[in-house]
Amino acid sequence: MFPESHTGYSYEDCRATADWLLAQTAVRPLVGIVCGSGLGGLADMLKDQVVFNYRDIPNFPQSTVRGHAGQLVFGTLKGRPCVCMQGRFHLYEGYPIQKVTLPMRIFKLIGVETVILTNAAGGLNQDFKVGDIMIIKDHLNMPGFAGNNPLMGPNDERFGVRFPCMSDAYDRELQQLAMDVGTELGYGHFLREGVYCVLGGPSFETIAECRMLHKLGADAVGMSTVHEVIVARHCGMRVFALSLITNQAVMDYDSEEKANHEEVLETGKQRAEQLERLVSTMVTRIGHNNYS
Ligand SMILES: O=P(O)(O)O[C@@H]1C[C@H](O)[C@@H](CO)O1
Ligand SMILES: Nc1nc2[nH]cnc2c(=O)[nH]1
Repeated sequence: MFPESHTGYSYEDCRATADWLLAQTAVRPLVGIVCGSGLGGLADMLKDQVVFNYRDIPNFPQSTVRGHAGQLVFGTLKGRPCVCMQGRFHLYEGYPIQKVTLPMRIFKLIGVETVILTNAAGGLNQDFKVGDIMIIKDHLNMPGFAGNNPLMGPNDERFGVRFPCMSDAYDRELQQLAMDVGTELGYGHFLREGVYCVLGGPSFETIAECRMLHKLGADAVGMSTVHEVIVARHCGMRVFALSLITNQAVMDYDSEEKANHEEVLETGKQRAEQLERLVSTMVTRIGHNNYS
């Protein structure tokens, strides 16, 4: 079985965490950002910060992975109120999937309307290069195929419907906005779009697995994001996600390449500035409520 599966937090637990946060800060964020491995610098862009260590937030899990600081940062990004997870949770850390995705429900209950998720991923598409930024247009949920979906268990209609649609998971207007902003900033040569595949990790893929995932239609492979997207969509938030291609997935038995977390963090450092500018410019142009 999966760790403590079906022991999700109740609506009241989530409400209590959200109310605790709202009582400590006057910031009322409309945009929630999740920083991927090595991409925590996004949170440093926020002005007038109110910072919470995950260990101090009721019900919150702890970050255990290098490159995930473990702080929830409230503030403004070019005048727009935002909240940023500087560090996320992964299945391989041993957390049940409902705990991995808990912050999405907290986002919803504090008033977030749009979620921007980032991750580090291995490139399967042979046209991709290390340092490319891939706008996620769709996903393959491998743990979901095995029955590990964050919505397993009783459904609370106060969050969303029993059977949420996922064919529109990634907001098309926001994908277009990212393309437009990226092009304006001169990032066109490293901006891509594609399908992200999530696996449980923590081991990186074998050569045969990479070949299989590529044949199945995945352009990039990683260990996060999809679970958060499912929960965010279930409770009606608008979602945009991108992958930084931090390494090329090894597809060839003659290759000497070996995936490793150091390379992942290093590529994050090298692209941090552009990624931050892309996301912050997008945030200034996102409309709310009527999705203008
Ligand atoms: O949180 P993300 O998806 O960015 O982290 C990726 C997947 C693993 O946690 C780690 C592997 O280097 O990076
Ligand atoms: N599963 C997986 N996750 C990653 N995160 C960053 N690079 C990779 C990769 O190659 N595979």
